[in-house]
This record gives sequence, structure tokens and C-alpha cells, in this order.
Amino acid sequence: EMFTALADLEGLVLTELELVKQLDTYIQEEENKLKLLRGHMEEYENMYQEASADVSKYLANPVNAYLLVKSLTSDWKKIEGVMSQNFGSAFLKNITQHRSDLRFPSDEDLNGAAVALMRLQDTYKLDTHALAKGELLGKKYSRQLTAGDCWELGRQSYNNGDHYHTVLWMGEALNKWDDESNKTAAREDILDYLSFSTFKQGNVKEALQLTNELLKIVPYHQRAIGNKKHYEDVLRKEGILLPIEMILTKPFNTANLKLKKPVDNLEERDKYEKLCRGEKLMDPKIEGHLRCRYITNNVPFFFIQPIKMEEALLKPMIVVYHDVMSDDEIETVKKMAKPRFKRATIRNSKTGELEPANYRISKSAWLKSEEHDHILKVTRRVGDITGLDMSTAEDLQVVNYGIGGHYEPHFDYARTETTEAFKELGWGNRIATWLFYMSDVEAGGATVFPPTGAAVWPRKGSAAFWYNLYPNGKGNELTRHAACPVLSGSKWVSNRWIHEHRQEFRRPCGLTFDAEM
Ligand SMILES: O=C(O)CCC(=O)C(=O)O
Ligand SMILES: [Fe+2]
Repeated sequence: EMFTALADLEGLVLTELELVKQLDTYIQEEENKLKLLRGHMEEYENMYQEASADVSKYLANPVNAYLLVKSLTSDWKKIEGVMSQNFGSAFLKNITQHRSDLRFPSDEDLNGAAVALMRLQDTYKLDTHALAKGELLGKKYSRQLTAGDCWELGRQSYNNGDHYHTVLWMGEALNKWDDESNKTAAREDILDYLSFSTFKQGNVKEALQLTNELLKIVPYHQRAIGNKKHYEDVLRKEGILLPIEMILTKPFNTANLKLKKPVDNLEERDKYEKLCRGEKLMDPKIEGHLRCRYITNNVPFFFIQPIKMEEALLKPMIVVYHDVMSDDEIETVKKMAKPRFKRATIRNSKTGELEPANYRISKSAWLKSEEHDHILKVTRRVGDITGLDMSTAEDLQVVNYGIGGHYEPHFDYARTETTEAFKELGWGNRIATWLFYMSDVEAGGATVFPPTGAAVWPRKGSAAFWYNLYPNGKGNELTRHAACPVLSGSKWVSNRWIHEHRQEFRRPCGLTFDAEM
């Protein structure tokens, strides 16, 4: 699957280019064929006109007689030959053969991309109508969606059992359909999905109204007849007198319906989404104490070029360092990571198999310091700035987020028994997180901390840093954080997780829960 990373989707543009080229050749070949046939047809027609005026006189001429016979034997064979030339199947064969090196997205990608669009719609409170017009945050214009495009989004939602978004998108499809001169969907298909999902969301009257509308187009639609009866029964039981006068409003307005967003088990969803939208949740008094400063850490090189530090939160301390990774270093890391990208997976506790994780839509790869001088330099820099020993840090984890890519609220440290945490590494728990931002993000994609209201917005070359553990080794629950869905742009980050061992003299352990750095 490729929808999970924007870097992978880029290849699809090449697929489109190749298709355009091939289709162009195919159309030219078909056009040549038609031109040839038209020429032959005109010849036949002329001959007929001439001959039919006076058949016997015409055929009395031996050349004419010869040409008539010739035109219906050898010429006709040529025409047969031209007409049975099948450029279409040759074109398809060519594409199929290319399929392994041309990259085609799968149905899973289509579903993933549709779900991502719904996630963006919910998180950033995007209006369905504006989105369908190609508006993002009132300014950015993408292509307009047709009734058929909206219908497809509705159908994807329906197949996922998500009647809420089915109603929104099928409703939009219905309105678009009304305005379209070249219809891109069938109105009865839109009404079929829309009526059923409207009913599923608990709007029986409107479902009946939409079903009646469908029956006007297809009077013997079996399922619609059954549904109509069922909806009427439900209404009768509710004590509503039938038939009721109902006219479909134009445009169809989903705002008049009762609609419930699909429930999910993330209790902090509300806070998380508010922070993603840039709403301020932090106490202004706390925010007022945040400062910026230059640091040198007694590292000689930093005396010449001090590091710019900005506080994002004091308790626990979350800081952002600016200009700590150069464009060259970023390019190296991206280039090395791309061919190794794998989608984030989790192990299914029942089957033991690795499965794609829906709470984390991204692709990642691991790079070692030894692999490139740039990575080694970056590792040393992190050690110099944090004062921590990097020999117990994990390799650099490079991440690229795809359409609507996100990472739901989580802790970076292991919450199981400390002895069990990252057992294979044997370096203790993840004491601190260093998070490089390797791209700017046009919209969305913040790193947010729901318990405290802190938010860090990606800026190319910056990095966020915080301690996950208290000095006594206990995990700090206030460090729970998330990567907001990317609304526009491609988001690249890389993680350096530093472990407890060997930090004893650098960040002494203590008995306290003191959250200061
Ligand atoms: O991408 C981000 O902003 C955060 C990523 C993150 O939290 C993680 O990879 O653990
Ligand atoms: Fe994280």
C-alpha cells in the first residue's frame, strides 16, 4: 500500500504521465484507422453515385467493370484487415505488462485515502461543501469534486460501515448531480445509499422521503419497495399518521438531519483535535512564562554559533531547538530512508501477526550513525545539546506521513514493568525523546500534548526535546503526545530515543518526581 507516505505517492504522478503518453498513441492509431476507413467509404460512395446514374452504361466501360470487382475484392480485404486491427487490446496488454514497474494504487489505497479525507474533515472541521469545491481553509484550491467523486467517497464510507460520512458525501453528490450538465453518477444510486444511511442515522422521515424519490425514478426497485414499507412501519409505530406530505428540498441540506459521528475510544479526542486546529488550551499565565534563549552548554563550537532554544512548556520541560539540522543533512537522511520505508505495524495480540496500525498512518525506516557522515554529525549534535550519552540511543527513525497521516496520542516510554521495557536493547526505558522536523508543513501536522495543552508546529531544521521519565525512573504521563493529521503538505520527522543507561552522571536519578530537566 502507498497511501501512508507522501513520498510513495509521488511515483503515481509518473504512472499518470505514462498513461497519458500511451493513451495518446492509442487514440492517434484509432484516428488513423478511422481516417483510412473514411477514405475507402468515400471512394465506394463516389463509385456508387456514378454507377447508379446508368448502371449498364457505366459497366460498359471495361475499366469501370474492373474497378468495381477490384473494390469489392482486394480493397474490401484491406478494409477487413484494418477493421480487425485491435489497438485497444494491444494498449491494455502493454499497460498490464508495465504494471509491475508502473506503480498502480490498490483498492486498499483508495479506501485509505478516502478514510484520510474523512479524518481531516472531522479534525479540522472542514465543511463538506467547501471541500467538494476544492477549498481548504478558505484559500487553497485543489480540483473540484464531481457528483461521481462525492459518490465514490460516500460509497467508501458506506463500505466501512460509516453512515455518518455516507450521508454527508451522498448528500453532496445529490446536490452536485442537480447542477451537472454531464452527469457523472446515477441519481438513483445516490438516493439508494443516501436513503439507507439517513435511516441508519435515525432520520426515518427523511429516509422515507428519499426512498420515495428513488421510486419515482425506478418504480420497481425491489430493495427500495421493501425499505419504504419498513420505514412506514417504523413511523406508524411512532404514532405518525401516514401518508405525510414530503417534498425533497433543493439543495438537500444535511444540516437539517440528526447526525452522529462514529464513536471512538479515544477519550481525549476533543482536546487533541482542538490543539491540532491551533486552539489555545494552555493557561495564559503558564504560557506567559515561556522564554527563548541561546545556549552554549560549554561546547566550544556553540560559543561561536549558539543554539537557539525556545520553551514550549515548563512542567514538564518541552523545548524546541531551531536550526539544528542543515538542508544537506536532511536531504541525505530522506534519500537514505526512502527505499527502506515500511508502514508502521502492530502485533495482533490474538494471531501474533503484524498488522497495519490505523492509529499511526506513516511510513518509517531506521538509519545508523555509521552509515553516513551526516548522520554521525547529527547524532553528536544531539549529544552536545542534550548533554546525554548517545551510545544508548536508538538508531534514527525517519518518518514520512501520507495523506491525512497522523499518530494518535501515545507515550514514547514503555509503560509495562520497567524491567520489561525495551528488554532486547537492555538499556532501560526511553528516558528522552528528540524529534527532528525535516520539513515545513503547509497546514496541520503539529505535535500536540493533550494533557498540558502544549503544541509544537513543524519547522524545517528544528527539533523538539523532552524527558519522558521523572528522575526516579517513573514515566511522566504529561508527556502523552500525538502527531496531528497532515492537512496540506508532506511531513517528515526523525526520532532519536535516548535510553536510561549511561545517563547516571549526566541526568542523575533521584527520589523525586521533579519534572524539571
Ligand atoms: O510526528 C510527530 O510530530 C510526532 C511523532 C511521534 O510522536 C513518534 O514518532 O513517536
Ligand atoms: Fe511519540
